[in-house]
Amino acid sequence: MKKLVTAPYGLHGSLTVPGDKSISHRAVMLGSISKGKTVIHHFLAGDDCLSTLAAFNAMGVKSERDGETVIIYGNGIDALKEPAQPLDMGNSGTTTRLLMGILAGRDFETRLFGDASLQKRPMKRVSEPLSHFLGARIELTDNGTLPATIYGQKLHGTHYQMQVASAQVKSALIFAALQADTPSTIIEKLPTRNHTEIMLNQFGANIETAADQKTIRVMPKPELTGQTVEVPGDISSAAFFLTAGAIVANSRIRLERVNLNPTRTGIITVLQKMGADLQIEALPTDGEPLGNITIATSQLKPIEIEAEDIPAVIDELPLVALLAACAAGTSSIRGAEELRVKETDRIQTVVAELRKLGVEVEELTDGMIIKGRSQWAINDDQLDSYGDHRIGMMDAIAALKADRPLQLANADAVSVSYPGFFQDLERLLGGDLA
Ligand SMILES: O=C(O)C1=C[C@@H](OP(=O)(O)O)[C@@H](O)[C@H](O)C1
Ligand SMILES: C=C(OP(=O)(O)O)C(=O)O
Repeated sequence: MKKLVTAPYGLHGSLTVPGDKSISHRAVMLGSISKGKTVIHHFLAGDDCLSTLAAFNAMGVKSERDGETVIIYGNGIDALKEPAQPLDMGNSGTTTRLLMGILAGRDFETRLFGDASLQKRPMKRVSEPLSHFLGARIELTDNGTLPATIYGQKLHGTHYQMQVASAQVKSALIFAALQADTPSTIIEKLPTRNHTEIMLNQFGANIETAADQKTIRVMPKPELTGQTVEVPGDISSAAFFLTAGAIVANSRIRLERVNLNPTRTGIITVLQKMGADLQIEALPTDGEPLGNITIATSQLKPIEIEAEDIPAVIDELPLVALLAACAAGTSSIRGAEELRVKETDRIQTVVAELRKLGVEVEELTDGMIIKGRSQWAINDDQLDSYGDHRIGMMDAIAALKADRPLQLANADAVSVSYPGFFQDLERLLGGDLA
């Protein structure tokens, strides 16, 4: 049980948030299937990305890690070897789903398993299109979950219209399409994060995205060469402090070198629409867009979030609910049924935690309706992450506004995406005015 603190004097100071989780995963994967040396700076050494690194090590890829710097010695995709043991995906949906796309076209068999939460998450969304459209062979449990066995096959190019708005499914399809005999076209339901496409092109592939931002053309069998990757700060981690800065009285925080890829900046759009006091300073970069964001205590207006808004803010929706709980009026989140299949059912867990804080919130099948107010009447001091990193960190930010210290069960879960979260929070609580 971790004691959560309040913030009567606000939060102040500057912070460089950890490296982006999605980009760190992809840097390890691309380094491992390319030829030559890949150097990754500001790698996120969270549990999920370490699961990805360990999986490739088990397939014969040599790497070295010194804190946030990782060097991968790649020998190309054909040099991956059958692992001696089943691969442990830990808590990471991204590792599992993207690996399925890579392994579908290898000439060996692999078994994947995960922790109790991951073994409940849906995997047919990846195995079915890979099997029916590209010729893969993947076995799941009768419930469509892990453990999975992937029997590597010769793959064929395809034209596939996606049924779910998911960057993980899209990326798995792209990885399989790279190994096919002819080009493929993948059409997204809604545009989702495009880190796979951007990074693959940096490593030498030919992936074209049409002007609609949804139609992706993949040319197979590229020569991929190792690169240097500067991982920008994770906007999904910055979002906890953007929220804290907006809702906690007397705060002013600057988050430095945050990734501003437009497929990820939904939380900034939300904060702007809610009337937050926020400034962005774009920074020069050779890679993904990046900048410093400053936020100060704000009077927030309510917001309505709909299906097409969701992909760019998917992992920040617990925080959008928290912002809404502090806004002057009623907010709604709809079209967010994907939240039900994350590390926890995040509609259920967010509703449960907000109700403990005394927030009036109605659960919908695809989202929630939240009545905001300036002061909550807390009715349960025991918050719980339920083993979900993003719920635990949302709880810690919410607790800053409480009238007394609260408790958090299963606080360790934060190490999945932000191992230094509580230390960074402490720094901002004791920080000088930025
Ligand atoms: O591709 C990625 O790196 C991710 C995609 C999203 O999942 P979905 O593809 O399931 O929406 C997101 O929720 C996850 O945290 C990371
Ligand atoms: C959903 C998440 O990750 P993953 O799907 O990789 O487990 C997340 O980080 O919020």
